[in-house]
Amino acid sequence: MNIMSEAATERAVTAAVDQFEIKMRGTDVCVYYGEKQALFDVNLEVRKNSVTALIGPSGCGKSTFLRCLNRMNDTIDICRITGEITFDGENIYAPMIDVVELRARVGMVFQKPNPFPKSIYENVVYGPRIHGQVTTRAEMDEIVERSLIKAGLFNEVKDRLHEPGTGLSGGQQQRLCIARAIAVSPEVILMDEPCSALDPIATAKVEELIDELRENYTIVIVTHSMQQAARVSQRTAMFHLGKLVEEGPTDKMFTNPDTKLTQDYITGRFG
Ligand SMILES: Nc1ncnc2c1ncn2[C@@H]1O[C@H](COP(=O)(O)OP(=O)(O)OP(=O)(O)O)[C@@H](O)[C@H]1O
Repeated sequence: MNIMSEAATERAVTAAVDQFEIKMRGTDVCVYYGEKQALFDVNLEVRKNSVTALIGPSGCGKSTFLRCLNRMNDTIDICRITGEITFDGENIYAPMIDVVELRARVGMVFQKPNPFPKSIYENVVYGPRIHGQVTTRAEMDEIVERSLIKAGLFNEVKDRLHEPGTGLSGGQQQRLCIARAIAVSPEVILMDEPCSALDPIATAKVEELIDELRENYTIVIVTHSMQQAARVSQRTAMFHLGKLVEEGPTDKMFTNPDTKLTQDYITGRFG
């Protein structure tokens, strides 16, 4: 019996099973900004260790849905949500949920790279420190190095860890923000158009990184780029006017969507 091949088979089986494991699920999600309803009865599952792309024309509610997943909408006074969102089966809007802890488990990377006005090192270590995950200098050094390696940035910055994060290029700053998100060991990473402020080379690096991160994290990404959705995601969800039009495997969505609306959107007929 070949032990290696047995282990490899087991890994493949585990990966296949994980692909179908639901990490987060939105059920009948409605969101209102004051009187205005922005999402209508959205039912969407986010699968473990995969990248789910949220697509659709401007204003259709992609970012609103994304922000529901770690309760970022709580920070908007006029925003109200009904329905249910679960994380590993647990309702994240239940009264006993600690939102700070939730946001450590469901991290976020924004459209515009937004490093703190501190050193590269301090940017990465900030989260683990406030969450009490590190105390000694050695632990901090270790987490900074590990997070920067995972974000594909370590080699570029290892000699200037104590220089300001804001001094990096836009693409490097975005990877620093990804390192900062990773540092607190999240299970899910939400990305709201993470490449829209980046040039094509920096975009390619971040896309490559997203593909690598999928092995250890569950990723949900909002994107306006159909090419990006096709390149990085395994599942795609199409929104229009606050409703989920359809969702499914990305290759099917891009070759044989169920609705004409999706077909028209992905072929650039509107949006
Ligand atoms: N803070 C807010 N206050 C009031 N209305 C809002 C707020 N944020 C979003 N909206 C409204 O909710 C709707 C959905 O917006 P959202 O930003 O989720 O769409 P989107 O699909 O992400 O758009 P885009 O692609 O342009 O970023 C829009 O009509 C928008 O004007």
